[in-house]
Amino acid sequence: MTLTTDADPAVDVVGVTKRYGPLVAVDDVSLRVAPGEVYGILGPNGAGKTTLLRMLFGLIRPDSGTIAVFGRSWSRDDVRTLDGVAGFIESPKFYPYLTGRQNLEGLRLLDGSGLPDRLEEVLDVVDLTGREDDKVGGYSYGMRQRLGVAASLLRSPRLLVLDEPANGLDPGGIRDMRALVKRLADGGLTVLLSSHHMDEVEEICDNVTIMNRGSVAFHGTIDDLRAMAPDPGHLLRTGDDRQAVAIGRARHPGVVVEPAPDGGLVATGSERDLSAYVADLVRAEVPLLAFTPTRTPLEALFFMLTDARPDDVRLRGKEAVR
Ligand SMILES: Nc1ncnc2c1ncn2[C@@H]1O[C@H](COP(=O)(O)OP(=O)(O)OP(=O)(O)O)[C@@H](O)[C@H]1O
Repeated sequence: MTLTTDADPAVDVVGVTKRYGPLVAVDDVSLRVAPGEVYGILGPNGAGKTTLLRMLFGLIRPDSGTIAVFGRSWSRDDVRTLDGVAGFIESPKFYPYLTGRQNLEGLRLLDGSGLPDRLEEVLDVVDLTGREDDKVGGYSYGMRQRLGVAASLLRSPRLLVLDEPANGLDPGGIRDMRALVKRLADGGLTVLLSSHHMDEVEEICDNVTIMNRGSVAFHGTIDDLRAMAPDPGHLLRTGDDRQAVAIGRARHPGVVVEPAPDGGLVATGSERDLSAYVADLVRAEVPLLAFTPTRTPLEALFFMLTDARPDDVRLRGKEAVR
């Protein structure tokens, strides 16, 4: 058995590789999650996020490299590696004909009656108080995801691992999930989550690893990412695109104006240069019909660092497991 100390990283992944035949699903990935932080693993579909989390949970073994959780590793400590760890891969699974409370009670029994009864407390944390006696079959997808978090919290974990917790949620559900992760992090819980949405990790994560085709495309803080982000692009609709382009080329070297794939123009430049350009269009009486951000600078960077495309975000209908 390995003794763990407070100085141990919550998660320490060193040079982990996993192959499926010729495909390298995870390619020499290293990352370190400090206790108390919210860490995001970001990447498009197929980047290797779930494979990495599966290895952390011991569901599959790496071909090479090591994963330690609070100083424990699968090779030395086997299932004790998961002491203090809870979470779910893909989506949590429940009995739909039982209530939320009955599902949680069942899981508590399965985990051993030694666990303290935190049922009411965890229901409150995930904002399901008042709905606990409804059948899970009638829950929205977001409520099920939150019940999954509640099930994890029953174990009083030190580390919560969530695989794309906002996947498949509507905007309200995404907001609720983000607020929940923030609350948990504020309470001192270490959270490792995966996502393929930059805006999901941007607000809540301290550090991120961006993965692409199994490899690490970026490691660092959100502030580091912001410093690398390109100027924001804006979709411009005018009554005279030809003149709008001509004005940009002649008088605004800091602004790039290009035809947008779906019609109109995309103008890219610093905020100050773009404002001056738009003011000039107005002065020249070019009819201005729309001026809207195409995507945030961080999203733009994400698309630059990975193979993701803005319309690439497909919702998975994968088999759910707890
Ligand atoms: N059991 C498996 N057998 C063969 N290939 C697999 C297996 N599991 C994953 N892969 C492949 O490994 C790559 C990484 O998949 P993974 O599910 O880890 O990606 P992901 O980043 O989680 O993407 P998604 O958001 O689509 O789940 C993909 O190309 C996937 O097809």
